[in-house]
Amino acid sequence: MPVQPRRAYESDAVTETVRLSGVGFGYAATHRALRDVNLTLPAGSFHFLTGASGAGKSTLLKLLTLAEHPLTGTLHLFGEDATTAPRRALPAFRRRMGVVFQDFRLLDHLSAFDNVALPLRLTGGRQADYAGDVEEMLDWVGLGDRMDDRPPSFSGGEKQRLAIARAVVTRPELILADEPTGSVDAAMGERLLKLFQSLNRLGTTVLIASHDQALAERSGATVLRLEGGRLTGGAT
Ligand SMILES: Nc1ncnc2c1ncn2[C@@H]1O[C@H](COP(=O)(O)OP(=O)(O)OP(=O)(O)O)[C@@H](O)[C@H]1O
Repeated sequence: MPVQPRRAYESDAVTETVRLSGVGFGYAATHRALRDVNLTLPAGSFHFLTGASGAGKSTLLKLLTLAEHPLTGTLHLFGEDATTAPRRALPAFRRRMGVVFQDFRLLDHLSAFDNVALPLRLTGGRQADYAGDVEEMLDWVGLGDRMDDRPPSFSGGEKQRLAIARAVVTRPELILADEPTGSVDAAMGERLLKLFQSLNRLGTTVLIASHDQALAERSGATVLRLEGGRLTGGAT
């Protein structure tokens, strides 16, 4: 496995990467996308979040990435209350996560190399220091020969693999991935699962939202299930 996570939680004794207590959320006043969700992700754990389309998986990930704010309840990240944190504190939480978005969010005008390098560049890294990591991640997801190409020339599965490389290259403490194997074939799905498993073995906390119940069960991860915005199975 090419990358080593920072494992910052070991030094500051954070044992829970995520804790949701009584979390509710709705996009409209009359509709609740999440209801009374209680969930703890211990540091170094690996969970799959399953559930039918519309069950609330992406919404839960949006709360964890701080793109949305709970209407009720509290969210702790890395041992700190993110619900009451001031807006200016949010980027510091986000820098500790790697996120694979369902719609990839790649930058079309940048090469594959520069897309993956971007989060390292934004935190002040020098290309000479990170180029090897970027190339290794692109090799790992099978895009080592596409480094100079731009996302518009990629297939859906290739874009997905590029988005995964970008999410993990910073060695985040927490990886949140929304349907990260939704656009790849079964063999690549297994390979990407191995990547997440390898990162998890090195100490990274991983949460993957997926329709793929069979992949979730094969993964050896704890499988959580959302139904109509409620966690119905596997919650800790
Ligand atoms: N931006 C939005 N505005 C209004 N309602 C929304 C919005 N996003 C999601 N919803 C609604 O919230 C509920 C949960 O949606 P969510 O996208 O979290 O489900 P999901 O389990 O991720 O589904 P899928 O597997 O299809 O991606 C659904 O009823 C959905 O229609």
